[in-house]
Amino acid sequence: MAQTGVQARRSAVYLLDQVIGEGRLLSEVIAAGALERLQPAERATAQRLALETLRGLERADRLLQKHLQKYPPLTVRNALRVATVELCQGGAAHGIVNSAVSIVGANKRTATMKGLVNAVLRKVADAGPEAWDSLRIPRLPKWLREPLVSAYGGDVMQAIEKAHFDGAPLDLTAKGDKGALQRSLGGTLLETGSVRLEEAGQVSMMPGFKKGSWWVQDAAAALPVQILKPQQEEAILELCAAPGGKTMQLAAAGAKVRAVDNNASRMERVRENLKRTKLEAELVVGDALVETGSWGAILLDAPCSATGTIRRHPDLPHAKDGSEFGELIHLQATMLDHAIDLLKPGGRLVYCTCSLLPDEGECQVEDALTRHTNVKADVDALRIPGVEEDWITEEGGLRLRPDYWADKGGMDGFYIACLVKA
Ligand SMILES: C[S@@+](CC[C@H](N)C(=O)[O-])C[C@H]1O[C@@H](n2cnc3c(N)ncnc32)[C@H](O)[C@@H]1O
Repeated sequence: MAQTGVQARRSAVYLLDQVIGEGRLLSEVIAAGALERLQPAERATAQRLALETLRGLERADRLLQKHLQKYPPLTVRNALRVATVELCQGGAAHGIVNSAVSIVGANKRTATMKGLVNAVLRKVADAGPEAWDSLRIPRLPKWLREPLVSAYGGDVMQAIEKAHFDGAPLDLTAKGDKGALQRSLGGTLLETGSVRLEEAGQVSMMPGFKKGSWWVQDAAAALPVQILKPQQEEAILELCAAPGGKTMQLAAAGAKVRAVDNNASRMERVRENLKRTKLEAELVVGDALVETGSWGAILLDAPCSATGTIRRHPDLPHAKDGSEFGELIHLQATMLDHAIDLLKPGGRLVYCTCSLLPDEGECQVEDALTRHTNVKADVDALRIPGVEEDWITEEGGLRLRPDYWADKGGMDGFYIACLVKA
């Protein structure tokens, strides 16, 4: 048991080293096999510890800096951070401190710091748990915080950071009857149709998963397809489809979907998801920008900064620095232009991004409406159950933020607009 704790904690430290030191996303590090040698329970613990440490990193550093005269190497710092977060969440000091000492001691380059780690963590164990709640809610790094403060103001920024710190519940989309899904799993049936679970175990072990009766999808991410309103047998072009949450929604509504994504391994996940849920779609591994044809309905879920998903992916602000965003913004505009060109007269296009940055949402649509005078924003399409009127933006899109539904567990940040060709 004690050994299990050390292995999971060592892996959590490795994950943090990769995110903070190498700028890699947790999903990439895990997909590359970082946790392969662990048992399922250890794997889950390692991931949970890494996520919780990333959420509470600023608080952990504030507590630790009182006891450190200079910064130790990153691995030692990360071992201290993981242990500090665990201690402040009420973990038993003995096992946590011993694990951190053992992790640092096992590496030749850091073994001399065992004594320091032990001494610092004993002090954190004494005073840290009481001080934890009085520390401020961790802030986003400056490169991301500044544009968001100018978009939403300081108070909203703090509410968003609170939502990031609180993490996210598990939202499910039902393949069929959502009321029946809520009755079988418990939780809450949200007004927008998702089933929300506060406490969930291993997803693949939950009733109905293997049968394909539902899939995991944040409540905000489920709205673009509802706004597109797919019809039975309707031909729909879905651009940027992987891993397939929206493909499944479209197919479950009876639409004939052509789902395009240029990432073959992510597209494999769409294939697996469709197989599990016994749904069908035409899958195309290819560039959205070379798609041709003339469509009455298109969904474009463009690649973006993913800054709307920080509640579930707290690694993002630590792994990224915003330097890739300019290129993404340019790609989004090119994709939006191409999707508009593929629309039939009278056709509708839903454009969305899981981003909090207006440059990837409001500004993209405002600029596209200026470039394409034959296209209008359809504001009425956004008015679906559960959507509040003041979420609708000036240019005619929908801005969703993590601080919305604060009393119900929040939602991902998203931007959605429905454009109709004259
Ligand atoms: C936001 S994700 C899509 C999420 C997906 N719609 C869902 O609901 O599960 C963006 C996707 O765009 C894909 N992508 C990026 N550039 C592309 C391109 N030029 N052509 C097609 N797909 C692209 C990425 O591989 C990624 O899977």
